[in-house]
Amino acid sequence: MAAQAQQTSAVDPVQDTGHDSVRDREIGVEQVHLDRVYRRLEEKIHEAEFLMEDAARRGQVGTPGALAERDAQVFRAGVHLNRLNNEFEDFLFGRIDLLPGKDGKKGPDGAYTAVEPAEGAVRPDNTADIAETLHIGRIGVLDEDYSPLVIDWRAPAAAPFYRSTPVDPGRVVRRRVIRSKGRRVLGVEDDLMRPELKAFLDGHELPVIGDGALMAALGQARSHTMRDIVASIQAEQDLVIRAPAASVTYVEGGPGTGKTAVALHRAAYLLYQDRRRYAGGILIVSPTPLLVAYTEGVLPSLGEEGQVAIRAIGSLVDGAEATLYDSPAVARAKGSSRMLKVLRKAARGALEANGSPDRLRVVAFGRRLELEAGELGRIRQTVLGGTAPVNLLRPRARRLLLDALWQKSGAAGRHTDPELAAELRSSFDEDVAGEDSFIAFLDAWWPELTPAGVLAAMADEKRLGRWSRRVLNPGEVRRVARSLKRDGHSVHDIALLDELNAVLGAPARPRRRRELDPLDQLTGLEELMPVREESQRERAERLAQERVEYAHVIVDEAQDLTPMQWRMVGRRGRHATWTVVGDPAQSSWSDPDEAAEARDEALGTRPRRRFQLTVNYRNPAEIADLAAKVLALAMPGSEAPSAVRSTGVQPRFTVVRESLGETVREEAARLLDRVDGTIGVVVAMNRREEARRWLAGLGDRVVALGSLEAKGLEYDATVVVSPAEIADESPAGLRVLYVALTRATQQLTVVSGERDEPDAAGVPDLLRD
Ligand SMILES: Nc1ncnc2c1ncn2[C@@H]1O[C@H](COP(=O)(O)OP(=O)(O)OP(=O)(O)O)[C@@H](O)[C@H]1O
Repeated sequence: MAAQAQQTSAVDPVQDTGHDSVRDREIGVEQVHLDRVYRRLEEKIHEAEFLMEDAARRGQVGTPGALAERDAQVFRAGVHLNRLNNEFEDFLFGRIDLLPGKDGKKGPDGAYTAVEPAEGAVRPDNTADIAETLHIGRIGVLDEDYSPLVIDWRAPAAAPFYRSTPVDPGRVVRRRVIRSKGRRVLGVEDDLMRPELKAFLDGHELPVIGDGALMAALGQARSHTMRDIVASIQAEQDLVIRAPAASVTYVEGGPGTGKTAVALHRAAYLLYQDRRRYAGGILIVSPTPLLVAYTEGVLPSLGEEGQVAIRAIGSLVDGAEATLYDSPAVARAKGSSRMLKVLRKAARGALEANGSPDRLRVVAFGRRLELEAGELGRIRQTVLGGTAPVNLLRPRARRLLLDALWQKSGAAGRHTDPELAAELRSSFDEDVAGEDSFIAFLDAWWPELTPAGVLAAMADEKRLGRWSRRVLNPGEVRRVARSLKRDGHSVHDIALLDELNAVLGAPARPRRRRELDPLDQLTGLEELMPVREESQRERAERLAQERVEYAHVIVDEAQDLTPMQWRMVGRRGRHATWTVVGDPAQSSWSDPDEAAEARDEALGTRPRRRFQLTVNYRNPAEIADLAAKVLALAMPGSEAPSAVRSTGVQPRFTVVRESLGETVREEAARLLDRVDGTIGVVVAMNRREEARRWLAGLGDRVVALGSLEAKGLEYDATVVVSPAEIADESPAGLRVLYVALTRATQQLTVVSGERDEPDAAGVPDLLRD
């Protein structure tokens, strides 16, 4: 740490008269430190390169293990520099200035929470000396004497950077967020944790720059991808990110409280904590492909790629992809756990769906043997007697058929000697089972069923009616059957396919061999994997495919999982620890109680640690206040999170002028002039196509979205089209409207449609007090 303190004083941080020159000087101070970090990294690389060349010159010097270690060192240094140069625009982003700790020690204290300052650290006249300065970055870098030049944000020593607050500052006096691009420091923003204190660093008063980093981060324009929040994680979020992974971490919080951001940072944190356990074994389940695309870049920006599988709930089953939407009524039937009974019947019934042969004829030992329909029926019933997966019962069916034929053959009593009898039986089995007619019969009578095949068989209304007797009503049967006739799958079909996969039992697949990699045999080298020939994305996909179960499962927007989806996700984390984040007030599922039951079954009896996030970082107060009116209707009595900032811009209300399309287009165009980033136009699901046409030609800053697609996303400005239409779409409509109204970071326009009842100011009935 001494090295760092010296470095900091290389530029004299004396207060200057002009505000900008103090800022420039402080930027200079951080620049000196960043230069030093880069110099250190380059040194490491040269050192490693030299070692490698040296090793090559001298041939087989040292043990193969030592050589491999050396190569790995070169590799590691290369990865760091490569990341620093190419990926991390703001690699070094934080700094804390600390009072001496209680035990009088310097250096990182390893505490998760800020420890208290030593007695006497604050003098009676409220002055104090800074004892040490720590820099925080996306990865850790050590100096030649092993003192940290940069501490990895996930290390315990970095926790006070996030945990310290003016209410509970611990040793932290000043928290600084450093903004840099490549090797250049561009700016600094300070938060004072002990504003009442006059603190000195190397004899000079500690300067304070800016009005805080959080506000600066929140005010930035949004793009089509999410940014990490590593420089401004707040204390209540940090508690979740670093929660021990022993059981189920259960997080609730309203819109914009950072649930998705926290979930992603937690994945990076868990990997850092225990890479061996979690590498490749973390699954993040996201509600839509749009949200996957939106969030995909966050983990690479935190230095993690290829280690975590982020998948939409409609892409969890290999070889199937959800491309269709179901109407709310169909979704309700398909998502309900009632479907379990239907699928179990369907899986058995499908054996006969395409017509089943009613007679088996073979020739054995020179005799014609035959089994009639009645006998076959009895054998089928016996085989299906248990609950075993249907495909796995095929060998048993084959065996019972052979038994019945053997009885008919009359050969059973031919030998009294058990050895000879067994020999005869086995030659009988061989003869019969190898006969073409027997093989063809078995394939037709006990076909190997696929989940997609069974689902397709359910598209027949009559058949589905039989399989769902007393479970689905006739209207549901008709609608579900019709929906299954379409080409492709809906998001709800994917969970049915997964369930069928379990009910049918997958025929054993040969395991794919993983190529042997010498680096795998070294310890602690997993983090080197990303730069090998296999691209990071390919690796993630391969891991996801090879893996059926994960070590940790993170469920985002958990309130939306249907009971059948919980079963599907549950199967992927039977032995996992979990992080579940959600907001019941945003649930688009019609029966939250049924879903909660399925969730509890998936999570089992594991203990839960509950967390609540309470601050809305997305919406300004003007928008949050409006959304709270819908929350009061959707979930009376529940509390909205408090907005952290306000813009002074009230939501705008308009009614249709020429036509709905024209009006929406004009409003979107108006917002294009008012915000720098993206604009989301949210419509009822059945208007999606139409809305895309309305907005054609406005450019790629404007996006049209169905209400359900807006989940989890955010835009600088949004146009919410016809609140009443969105609310009437489904039994969960009001909660979906609440989602739609909480997507904007700056401005919101509401356009009333035919179903709304706007007052003189254009405010529709649903949004009035
Ligand atoms: N500590 C923070 N510093 C900076 N930005 C933050 C912080 N926490 C959250 N944000 C930002 O607030 C916005 C909302 O975060 P996020 O999408 O994770 O919220 P959410 O709780 O998942 O919302 P929703 O339930 O509406 O989907 C994002 O832009 C995120 O980057």
